[in-house]
Amino acid sequence: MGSIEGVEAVRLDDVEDIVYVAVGKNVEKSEKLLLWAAKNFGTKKICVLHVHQPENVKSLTDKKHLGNESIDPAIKEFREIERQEVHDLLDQYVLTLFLAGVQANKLLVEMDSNEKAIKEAIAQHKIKWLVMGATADKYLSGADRKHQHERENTLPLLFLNSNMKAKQSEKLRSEPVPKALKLIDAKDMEGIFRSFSSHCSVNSNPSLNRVIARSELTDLLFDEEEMDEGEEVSKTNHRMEQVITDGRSLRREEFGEAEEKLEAENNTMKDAFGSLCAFEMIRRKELEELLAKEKQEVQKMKNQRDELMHRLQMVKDQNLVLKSQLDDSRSMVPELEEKIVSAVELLISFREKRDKLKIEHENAVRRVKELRKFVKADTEHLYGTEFPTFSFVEINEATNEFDPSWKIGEGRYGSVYKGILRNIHVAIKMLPSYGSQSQLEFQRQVEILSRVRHPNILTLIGSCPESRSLVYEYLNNGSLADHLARKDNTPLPWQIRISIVADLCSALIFLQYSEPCIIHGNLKPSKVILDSNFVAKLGDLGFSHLVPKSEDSANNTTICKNNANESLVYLDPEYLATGKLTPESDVYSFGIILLQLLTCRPLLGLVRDVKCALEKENLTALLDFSAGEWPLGLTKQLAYLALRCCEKSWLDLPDLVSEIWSVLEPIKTSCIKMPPYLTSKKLHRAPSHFVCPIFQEVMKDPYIAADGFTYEADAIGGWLDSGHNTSPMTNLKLEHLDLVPNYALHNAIQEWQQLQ
Ligand SMILES: Nc1ncnc2c1ncn2[C@@H]1O[C@H](COP(=O)(O)OP(=O)(O)OP(=O)(O)O)[C@@H](O)[C@H]1O
Repeated sequence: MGSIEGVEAVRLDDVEDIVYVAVGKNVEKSEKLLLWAAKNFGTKKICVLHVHQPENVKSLTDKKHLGNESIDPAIKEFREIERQEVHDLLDQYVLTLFLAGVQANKLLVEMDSNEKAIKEAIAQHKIKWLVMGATADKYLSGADRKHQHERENTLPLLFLNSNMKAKQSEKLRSEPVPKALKLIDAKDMEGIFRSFSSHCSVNSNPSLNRVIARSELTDLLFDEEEMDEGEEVSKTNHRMEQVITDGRSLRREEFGEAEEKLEAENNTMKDAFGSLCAFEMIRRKELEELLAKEKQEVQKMKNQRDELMHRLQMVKDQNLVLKSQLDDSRSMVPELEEKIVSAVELLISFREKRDKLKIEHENAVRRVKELRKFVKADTEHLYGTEFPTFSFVEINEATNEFDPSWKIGEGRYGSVYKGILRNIHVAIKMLPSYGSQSQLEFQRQVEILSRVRHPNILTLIGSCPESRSLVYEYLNNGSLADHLARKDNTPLPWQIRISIVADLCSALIFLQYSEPCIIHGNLKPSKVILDSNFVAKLGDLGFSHLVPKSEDSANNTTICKNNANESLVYLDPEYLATGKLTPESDVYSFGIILLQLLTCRPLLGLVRDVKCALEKENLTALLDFSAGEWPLGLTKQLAYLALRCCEKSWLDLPDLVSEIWSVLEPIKTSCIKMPPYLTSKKLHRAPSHFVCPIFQEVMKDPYIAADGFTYEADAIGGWLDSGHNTSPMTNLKLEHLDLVPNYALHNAIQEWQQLQ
């Protein structure tokens, strides 16, 4: 029974390179043997061969009647442990060889006989080289025990090689085999083991068998000749002893040297090991540092990865949001496409409209340009012509040398004459002397005033700088002051009064909204002149520019003497207090005139009286019923407006357009449409186109001039005969001077006169 384990299958060409070294459990001795083998067979591989022969195995194998299965498991386990210990021991030997720089392996043979084990190992592994140590002699006879110590220190006992070429190997040649040793080959070994086997069969005592086997083996090793068994044994033993003794003495020296060398090598190796350790420590430190760096890098990369993962998550979230938005957008696409289509259609239509408007705009611009050119030419023609100035001789002639009977008014700023100037009826106002104002300044102001044209403003026809007089169109119905004073004893009906107030309001709005704003500053009934149709025209504008303040003050004194209270009542108290004229000053005067038209009462205390009447709901007590049956609601409304015009605080003043004109204008319109409201023939208006623009009288013999206007034949004839080639109405040059009778108008006037 037995087993061989521990080596791999050996190739035939390898067996020559492997040296098997039989070792025991004595570590010190075995290592010496191994190192010796390593030294002497350095080029070969070494296989550590050990025969494991546990006692318990032997006892167990004696009990052949017992099967393996009945072996106590504890013993089995013990054997395993024992086997493991042997393996550990062999590993230690292998490590020793490895440290000595020799490639090594192990071969464990578990068997109850050393010899048998070696024999089987040789056969099985085709061992060519075998080194056995002195331990093999421990089984020698007692006679030899005196040499035991010597033998124990003796190293290799046996070399085995069947290859003669190998015997000639370099190693062996360099280190010749000691005399004590013998080279034997496999054939020799066969003989040895045969003999060994026969001895085994003779004596069953294992110890003795070993001794015999060992002796036999030794004999065979050292003598090849055939001998008788008895002699042979003793001779062989003797010779063996001799050889061993010689060999051991020889080896003692060699191994002494080897030990020294080994010691030196050991020291060298220790130093190398020390430096290797130091190197390894440094390397380990470096590796640790490297590892720490790597760890940092890894941590950094982990952080980056986490960051990237976080970003990735964000991007994924955004992606989801965007996807949902995209889906929403996609769902909106058709709707938007429809909208785009309709928008495009709308755009096309707008473009068409735009192109159309562009064309219209261009046409309009062209037309405006043409009109501007025309207006410019017209204006140039109108104003380019010198504003008519009359000589004093002409004024003198026109007024029949200032005939007192032709004087129609006398005021603070001079007298007013009616006259005929260049065959036109005119009113000539003679202003006081120039004083501090120059003639040039007077002319400039007059020219400015002459450009103010409005249906309810008296037209300034020309001036006479020499006599410092102004020439106005003449209106034949006198002033509002004349009517309020009932100079002709015919009271104005309430409708005409409202119409006059509306005309006056219209004129004030025009002046206030002119650029620059024009302030009358002297508004009172005597400045409101009525034409034949009772259309009111405001006269005498801009007196503040024409009359120097010094003269104004001087004349104020005069007025105060003559007609102080009456004149001052129309003036704005603010103006009287500060001497500063404002548009509100005219509004105040307008309010007083309105109250006067409603009541026809003395001016002093009029405002207070009307206020009281309104408070007492007794306005009718103050109304002038000579004007007819006032519509009370309207009258009350007008009275309130008039009082607001007279308020001291400007903030309370009513707005001329939105608050006064908006009330008066519709009433005026309705009054005109009313059936003849004038009972008096005298007040019955003739249609305005029946009246000659020059004579301001109903025409008897109407003629049409080149300007398209119809004039009384004598009036236009006299105009043209006096050298004029311009229109009396437009002041434009007449295309021709021919006159055509207006028969239709003539017949109409006659019919109207018959009805009167
Ligand atoms: N263009 C005119 N046509 C007809 N009559 C006129 C004309 N201008 C003035 N009058 C008459 O002459 C009168 C006197 O006018 P004037 O402006 O001088 O009077 P006034 O108001 O008293 O003067 P003042 O402002 O200098 O005090 C008027 O009341 C009016 O009857």
